[in-house]
Amino acid sequence: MNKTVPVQKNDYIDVVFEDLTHEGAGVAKVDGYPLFVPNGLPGEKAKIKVIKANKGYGFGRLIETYEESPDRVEAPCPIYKECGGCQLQHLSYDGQLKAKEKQVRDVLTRIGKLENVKVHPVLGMKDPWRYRNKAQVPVGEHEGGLIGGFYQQRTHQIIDMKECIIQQEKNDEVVQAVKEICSRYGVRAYDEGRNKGDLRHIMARYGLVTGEVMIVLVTRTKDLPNKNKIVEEIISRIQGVKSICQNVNSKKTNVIFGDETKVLWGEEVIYDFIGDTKFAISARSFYQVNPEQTKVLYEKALEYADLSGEENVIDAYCGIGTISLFLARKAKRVFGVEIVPEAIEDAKRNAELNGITNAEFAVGEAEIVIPKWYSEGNTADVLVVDPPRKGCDEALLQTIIDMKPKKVVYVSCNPGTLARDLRILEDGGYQTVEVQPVDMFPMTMHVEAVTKLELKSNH
Ligand SMILES: C[S@@+](CC[C@H](N)C(=O)[O-])C[C@H]1O[C@@H](n2cnc3c(N)ncnc32)[C@H](O)[C@@H]1O
Repeated sequence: MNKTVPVQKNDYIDVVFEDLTHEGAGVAKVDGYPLFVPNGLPGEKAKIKVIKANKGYGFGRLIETYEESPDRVEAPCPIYKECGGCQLQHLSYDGQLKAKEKQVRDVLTRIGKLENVKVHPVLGMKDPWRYRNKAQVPVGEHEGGLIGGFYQQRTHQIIDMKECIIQQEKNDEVVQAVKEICSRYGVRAYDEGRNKGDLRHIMARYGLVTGEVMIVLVTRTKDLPNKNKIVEEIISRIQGVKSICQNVNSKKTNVIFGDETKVLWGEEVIYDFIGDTKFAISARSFYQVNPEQTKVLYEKALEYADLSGEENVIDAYCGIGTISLFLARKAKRVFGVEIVPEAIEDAKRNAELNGITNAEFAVGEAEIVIPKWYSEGNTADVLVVDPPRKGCDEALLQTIIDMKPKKVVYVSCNPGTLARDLRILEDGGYQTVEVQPVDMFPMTMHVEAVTKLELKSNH
């Protein structure tokens, strides 16, 4: 046996799980050597089989649980194990919230080297099911008909799915109907290997407050057999449809959307409300997937910004201007920056829709536009960032450090990159005051958090 690796492939060993990985697997240690085991929960004693023993860590399969965690529950979804979209259905909701809080604390200490930061308990949902307002399902074929649902874990095999219990029921209805209608009109599923076929993905988005539905058919080419008949049948069969779009993605890629989107029927946007603010959302724009918790998240961001009405605010990574418009009601001026041009068109329209005249929006990369503003003499009193999972670009962080806004509010969907960026901002003169995780993605390991930073008085 290798000296540094205390286990070998195919060993059966007894372990106690100590933790969860960021993918939701149980972590057990043998002489300090970590083994990652799907379905294991902290505190559980179990027999596992080692299935891979790398140099620094290994993987195992759960064989038998001797002592179950009091937080273990039966996963209600019948396809939970094959799907992989959720990772935590076997953990009670309370257990999920605690695990997420621990994840945030751990990375802030380990990656951010931030001791003693105030991390509040995660703000969870009363009912953590059926919350997603957007479904994006890959399309395949089985016995001559279209199927659609999810890729079986670690494969390119599409498994058909009738319902997803974290989706709004409307989205399930839309996906089922579109699959059936397209099948009947001879639409073929995209065949990745041979680069043939028509339909790659079905996207359904549902406005929770307005009940409006957008459907996007992502196709390999501009052609879609019986397009008009398909559209007619969708409109007559599904209530609430306000927009049907076609997006063309001819590339061999696992990125869902291509660059070209056209409206096949109806409007180019649907509308929804968060609180009292109305939003127009187009096919390619980012819009938070859990509208109920989005309100909680934005209200916390607004509270941390602590505006008096006199401040100039920059909202970096602003999407369709959601946070910007929440802030604009309490600020002097808000400047939003976002890379997707359609999202900025939506943001401008959204400002107008809500009668907000003190918000301006610019298309571009935050790490280019904001340094340019700064070099032209424009600064902010409060700066909000809400970057994608990879976190903020270093050039943007450096500009924040140079610009010295009194407060920074960091909205993050990835605690790891949040911790990395907080360290840079701390070294540049900011103090991390408090962190509020908000559960935007129940049943999954994803964690969202809002962080308040203040400029230290000696900077
Ligand atoms: C997590 S979303 C947040 C959007 C918005 N704040 C919200 O809550 O709806 C991140 C946004 O950043 C945009 N984005 C990604 N990279 C960017 C960059 N380098 N500069 C500006 N925006 C970017 C994405 O298109 C997306 O809209």
